[in-house]
Amino acid sequence: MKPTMMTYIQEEQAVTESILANYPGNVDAFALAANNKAEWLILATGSSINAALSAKYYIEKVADVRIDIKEPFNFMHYDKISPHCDLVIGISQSGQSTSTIGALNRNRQQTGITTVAFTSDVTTAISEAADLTLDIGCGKERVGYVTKGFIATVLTLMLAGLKTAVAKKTLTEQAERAHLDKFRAAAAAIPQTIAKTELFFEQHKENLASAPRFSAVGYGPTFGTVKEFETKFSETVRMPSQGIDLEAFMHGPYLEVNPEHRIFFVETESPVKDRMELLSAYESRITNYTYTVTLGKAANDRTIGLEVELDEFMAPFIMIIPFQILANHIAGARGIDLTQRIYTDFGVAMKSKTQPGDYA
Ligand SMILES: O=P(O)(O)OC[C@H]1O[C@](O)(CO)[C@@H](O)[C@@H]1O
Repeated sequence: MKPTMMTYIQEEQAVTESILANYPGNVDAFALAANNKAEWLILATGSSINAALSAKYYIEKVADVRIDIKEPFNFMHYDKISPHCDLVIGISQSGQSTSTIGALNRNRQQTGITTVAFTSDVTTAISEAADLTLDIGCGKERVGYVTKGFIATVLTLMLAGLKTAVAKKTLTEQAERAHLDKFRAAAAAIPQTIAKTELFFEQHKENLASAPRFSAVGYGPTFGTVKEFETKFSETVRMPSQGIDLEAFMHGPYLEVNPEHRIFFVETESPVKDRMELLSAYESRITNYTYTVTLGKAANDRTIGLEVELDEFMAPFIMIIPFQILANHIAGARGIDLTQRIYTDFGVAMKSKTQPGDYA
């Protein structure tokens, strides 16, 4: 049987538990390379840039660094390199995205800044463009609509930040243990997250399958989550889908909301949570199809309540899972057979990958 998105979503608990079991060995070399570096630049595209956005605020907070995240194609052709940048990270799950490899090469040609690659296959072309390569620990993923690779990238980045923090002494070993316990508890909660999302989908199947337009609103660390919602829904559901920052929603996009719009609000405990609640209440007057994904308890049947104790900085580790499942299920309910790949020559035609993907 061909693996599907659900095959890999079902593997997410085992994959993340194995990444946690391999800590700190899997990120030791990174912490050594990053120890005295304060201004990091991350280059990645698609799900990999969304993973970087998801891990950014956690790493900045624990390791006391500043992280810029850029699309590698623009970096290759347009960006000025910051004179303050002292560490460049390229992330490519496949290791084959030409823009990410090209951006690392530009950096190597024009600066002496240390480069680190994060990939699921350390034998691919990206390794040649980096001084150090880290394995994100998810193994092969033979479905292009990546799921376990995304969550593995987020977790490995966060753990790289955690180990760096301990090495730099911006975090105590006691705090490190507490963070690891939180990650372990969240990994253990993956089966219940899947079950809750399945129940939610059954309750809202018709309304989700008939949607003409989806938005997901997040803030701070979950901006990466809603951007990955956008990538995953575009790839699979193939209807207009936008992941947007809470405040950005209020400056133009609110005007497109109509009674048919489906809007997901991604809620974490945060000083800006009230602002999200206010927006959710406002939009619920315009469309009946407002939904919430929260780390807390579900207050109604339009909410997926994960009931996982993570702070808002760690939250992106797990909050993408409902959207991964919904992407698969809504696509199926719309009659899209995701095992039938489309535009299979695209990566080669556009030279966006070094070679055709090894898909099932
Ligand atoms: O992380 P990678 O392998 O560089 O891929 C980036 C993006 O490119 C795609 O493979 C599409 O070409 C996406 O599925 C993926 O998110």
